[in-house]
Amino acid sequence: MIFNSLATKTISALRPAVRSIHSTASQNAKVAVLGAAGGIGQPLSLLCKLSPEVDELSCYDIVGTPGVAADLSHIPSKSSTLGRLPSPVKWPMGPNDGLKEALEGSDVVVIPAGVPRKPGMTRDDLFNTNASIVQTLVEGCAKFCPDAMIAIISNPVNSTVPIAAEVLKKHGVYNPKKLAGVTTLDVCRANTFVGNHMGWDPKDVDVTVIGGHAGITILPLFSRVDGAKFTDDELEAITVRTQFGGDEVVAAKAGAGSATLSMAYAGYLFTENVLKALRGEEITQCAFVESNLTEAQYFASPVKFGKNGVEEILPLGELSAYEKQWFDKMMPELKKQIQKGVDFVKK
Ligand SMILES: NC(=O)c1ccc[n+]([C@@H]2O[C@H](COP(=O)([O-])OP(=O)(O)OC[C@H]3O[C@@H](n4cnc5c(N)ncnc54)[C@H](O)[C@@H]3O)[C@@H](O)[C@H]2O)c1
Ligand SMILES: O=C(O)C[C@H](O)C(=O)O
Repeated sequence: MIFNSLATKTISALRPAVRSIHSTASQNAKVAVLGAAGGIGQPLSLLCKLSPEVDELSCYDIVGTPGVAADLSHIPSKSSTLGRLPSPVKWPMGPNDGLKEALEGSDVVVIPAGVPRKPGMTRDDLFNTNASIVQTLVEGCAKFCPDAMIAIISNPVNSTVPIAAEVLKKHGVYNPKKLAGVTTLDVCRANTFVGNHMGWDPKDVDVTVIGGHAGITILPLFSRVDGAKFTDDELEAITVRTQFGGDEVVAAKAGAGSATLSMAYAGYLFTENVLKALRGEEITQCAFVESNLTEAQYFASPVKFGKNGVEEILPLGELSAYEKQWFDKMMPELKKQIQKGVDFVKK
């Protein structure tokens, strides 16, 4: 009892600032984390294990998941924990019971599998390795949990989300309401930086961040933050810092990878919000989804989630003149990265 109430208190403290309208009865919710033994995967799995929204937690990786799952299973929260590795029989040549068992019955599949950046690399430099990892895992989703909401963390998100969509299309199970790239870390960073700048508690800030998830394709709309004040130089600095926040962590880690702890937190916020939405709450959060708001086929913006996943992509509204400049710079880059993902599967 004491431990359970501690876990509940911990989770309450972690709750995101989201616009939540109402809640309905709970259901049995299964979350699968693919890449669960990694730098993001382990703390993300821990946070999911603590979440009152999760009933079954499934940890899948090519290494280490029996240990991760055994460790997590001793935490006295309500969810059960499963750890699975690929079977010795190579996918897709034969059955892959590990991935099948990890995925079957999943409501949400979160994918942080893949290599992270080292200093000097762009996210696009990860494409050659991570594209096929995401392709293989999403093939598993198409086969074993075609109705699950798939949340892609693996970089480059601007290309891995289109890859996932094309794989699902090939299997005849693509549902744009059930696929999203996780851009929540950009929102977390923007909230933190504005909070620090204004002397506000960052958890009371909710910055809209649009575009994609790489450098100048990340566009925080600070003009919409009520009461926030910046000189032109300050606005430029905080915008660029949000766009290149990932590089700041990569440089500080000096070859040991990229953001893991803040990303695990962001991935947990996103996942818990999706679970609440699937249960009937109306949740609005930014996500990179198939979209007709702009010329880009996929675009991050505030999205209303509900019982069916993505229920509505909210209108973009007016950008400030400063934001419009960044938007115009972003579009060719974003469209190129999206096309690269589409072509990878199509060719
Ligand atoms: N979307 C974002 O905001 C965001 C933020 C941070 C990191 N990332 C990305 O997340 C990814 C993971 O980062 P990390 O720091 O956790 O890396 P990591 O190397 O610590 O962990 C990756 C894990 O993926 C596993 N993996 C590799 N191939 C796999 C496969 N075929 N099936 C299942 N698991 C597999 C590895 O065994 C490893 O445990 C990177 O691509 C990174 O760029 C995205
Ligand atoms: O910067 C990276 O490579 C990881 C991630 O996309 C981030 O924004 O921290």
